[in-house]
Amino acid sequence: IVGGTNASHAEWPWQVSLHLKLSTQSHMCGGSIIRDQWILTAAHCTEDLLITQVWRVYSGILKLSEINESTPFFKVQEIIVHPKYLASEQGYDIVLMKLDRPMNFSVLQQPLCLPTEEGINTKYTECWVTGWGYTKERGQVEDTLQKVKIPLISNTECQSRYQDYRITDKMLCAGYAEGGMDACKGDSGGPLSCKYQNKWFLAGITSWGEGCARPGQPGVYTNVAEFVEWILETISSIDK
Ligand SMILES: COC(=O)Nc1ccc2c(c1)CCCCCCC[C@H](NC(=O)/C=C/c1cc(Cl)ccc1-n1cnnn1)c1nc-2c(Cl)[nH]1
Repeated sequence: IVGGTNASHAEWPWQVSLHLKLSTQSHMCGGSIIRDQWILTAAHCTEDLLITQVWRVYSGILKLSEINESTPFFKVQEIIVHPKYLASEQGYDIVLMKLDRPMNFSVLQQPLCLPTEEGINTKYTECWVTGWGYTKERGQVEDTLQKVKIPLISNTECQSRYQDYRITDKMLCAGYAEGGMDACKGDSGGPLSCKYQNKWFLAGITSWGEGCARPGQPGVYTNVAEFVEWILETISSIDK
């Protein structure tokens, strides 16, 4: 996260850190708790790494340094990539991960709401992006979870900033014209959380952008509202 500040404990209890455990282990991507056994993240995070055994999901964490060999984590039982996903810039950058056991919710770990209705994106007045990603383009992961408030922008405005890409209605953009605040490397897969009527909704999944926090280069997020039907159908078909 560029231009953000330290989050505090239990401020973003749906944020998880996805670690890859091969010979060594490290933070790979963010993710969001949406049910007691389901995490939503970006498809580009699991690309080429669809073997469930290498993933470790850490919830209820504020600092990555809290994680050591004795820190509890969830294993992944299933990884379901959206069938139309090809690459982040082409959209459908969404993956469902089923945990090997249900999570006990607490103040430190609990789900946020999926968007409810058509066009809810236009009703959000307060959106935040969070993650342990770089705080500048050539940086490194942050130990303490970072947060930054970023306004949504229209897809028309976003398309005008990305003439070499097709910004579809399944994408959501957020950023400041003057730049300075944005997601960055290591934040992808994490939530763009928006508050509406005092409840938090998962409006977006951090996906891609041209550089980090550059003027006129907003962040591009998976528009979760466009995937709620797929999410619910997938969960119910696997959990039946
Ligand atoms: C110590 O551990 C680490 O350093 N871990 C560790 C640390 C970092 C990374 C990994 C591991 C690799 C994850 C591979 C899959 C993921 C590959 C793509 C991913 N992208 C992003 O997270 C955000 C993109 C992004 C999103 C928005 Cl909305 C706006 C601008 C963006 N950026 C544009 N340019 N940079 N950011 C990424 N993530 C990393 C890189 Cl390197 N790139």
